[in-house]
Amino acid sequence: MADSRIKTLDKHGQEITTVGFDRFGFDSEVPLEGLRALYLRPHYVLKSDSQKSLRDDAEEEEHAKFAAGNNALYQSKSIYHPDTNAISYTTLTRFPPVKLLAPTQRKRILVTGGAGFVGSHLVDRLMLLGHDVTVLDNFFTGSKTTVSHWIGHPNFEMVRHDVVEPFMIECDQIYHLACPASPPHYQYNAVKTVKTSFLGTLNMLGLAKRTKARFLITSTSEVYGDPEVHPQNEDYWGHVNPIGPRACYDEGKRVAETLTYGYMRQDNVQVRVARIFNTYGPRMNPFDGRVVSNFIMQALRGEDLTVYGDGKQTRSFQYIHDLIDGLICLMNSDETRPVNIGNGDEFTIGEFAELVREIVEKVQDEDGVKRTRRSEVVYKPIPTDDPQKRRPDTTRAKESLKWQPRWTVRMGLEEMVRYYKAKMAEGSI
Ligand SMILES: O=C(O)[C@H]1O[C@H](OP(=O)(O)OP(=O)(O)OC[C@H]2O[C@@H](n3ccc(=O)[nH]c3=O)[C@H](O)[C@@H]2O)[C@H](O)[C@@H](O)[C@@H]1O
Repeated sequence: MADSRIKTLDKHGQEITTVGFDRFGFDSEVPLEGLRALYLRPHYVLKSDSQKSLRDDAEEEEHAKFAAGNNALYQSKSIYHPDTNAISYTTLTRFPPVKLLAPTQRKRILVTGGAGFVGSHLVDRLMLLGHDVTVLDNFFTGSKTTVSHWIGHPNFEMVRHDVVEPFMIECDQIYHLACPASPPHYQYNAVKTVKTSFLGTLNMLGLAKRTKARFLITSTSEVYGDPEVHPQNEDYWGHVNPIGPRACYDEGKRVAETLTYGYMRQDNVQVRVARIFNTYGPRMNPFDGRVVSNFIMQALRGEDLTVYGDGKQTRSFQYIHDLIDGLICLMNSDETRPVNIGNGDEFTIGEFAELVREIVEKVQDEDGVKRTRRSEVVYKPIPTDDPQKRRPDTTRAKESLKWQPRWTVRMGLEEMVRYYKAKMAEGSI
């Protein structure tokens, strides 16, 4: 069951109770509570003293009570044993309810990178909507645990596969997300990142051509480089250093876009191109080095918040559910031009550090957590070619998709802080 204390308001003060919407003949609406239950579920921790005194059958009884919790939409039966720092899993007894779609409405959907941060949220949504979902992932930066709650479900399949090798499957839609996305990760093996962007996209476009599946690629705001136009609209060609440390990712995504439009013009592949701006939310790897995960983890641990450079560079942060709404909408729309998907609320990184600290402290106060010390903001060297400003112009998404972000940064951050806190309590961070 999701945490009933959480009430999510949009920027007009209206409560958000659902995500998604019925648009372009594709209904993507699901209740927020059911979705949230997949990532903010209560974690069952056996206390060390109760662990000693419980016999096996008593332990089972405790699990049964837990699993039958009031209004439980979904319960995993993972038990954390603090004494031995071990976690035991048993077979899931009940999957979250998914929509029953008529065969004509039900799509076979391939999600590459489906075990990653964005991919797993897309998979949750598509599964709840009743589609057949196949996840392709090499688990380089993704993790099986992000979608493990669907393993065994008849509508779900997970394949360990690297998109740089060809892959054959029959499908109706392909969401091509596979690629490391955090700067430390994509720079860790720059050649592999370029290969993933180029060969991976080539292979998936080849698959789309053969199956006549519609193909959506998640490109990035990084195609605009360190922009000279602000905010960035889709007609801006960008300002990218082709030989810098970020080039493997931004040039990789640029050539992936080139390939995508090549297949559209030459082979009539139906393509969609999303340029995603900085996105955050639950399941973002806490150690992936991006600013939101770094600041939240630092504040939760009472460590200092590391601002790179003078902190005057800007970013605009979008919550994961808004992104997923935008991706699904784009896939099912007729828009073939690139579309920026992002939130226009822009912050300097310095301001953002203060905001994250404030929100972490608010959640800690609500939960009665005593802080040992207050995190300070400290300054570190700025990475090479770090873009100085970034904000999406989302006019095209508004006009063409009727899509606009709904989540405020405050609401999104609160939820993400609760997620990390739960993972820390569980012992998995
Ligand atoms: O989302 C996007 O549009 C693209 O850009 C981001 O790259 P970046 O904006 O550099 O993301 P972060 O690594 O989160 O950094 C944001 C800013 O915070 C700064 N930062 C980062 C980490 C930190 O601990 N402290 C800090 O000040 C960085 O120097 C940078 O100026 C993402 O990493 C890419 O996946 C994505 O494609």
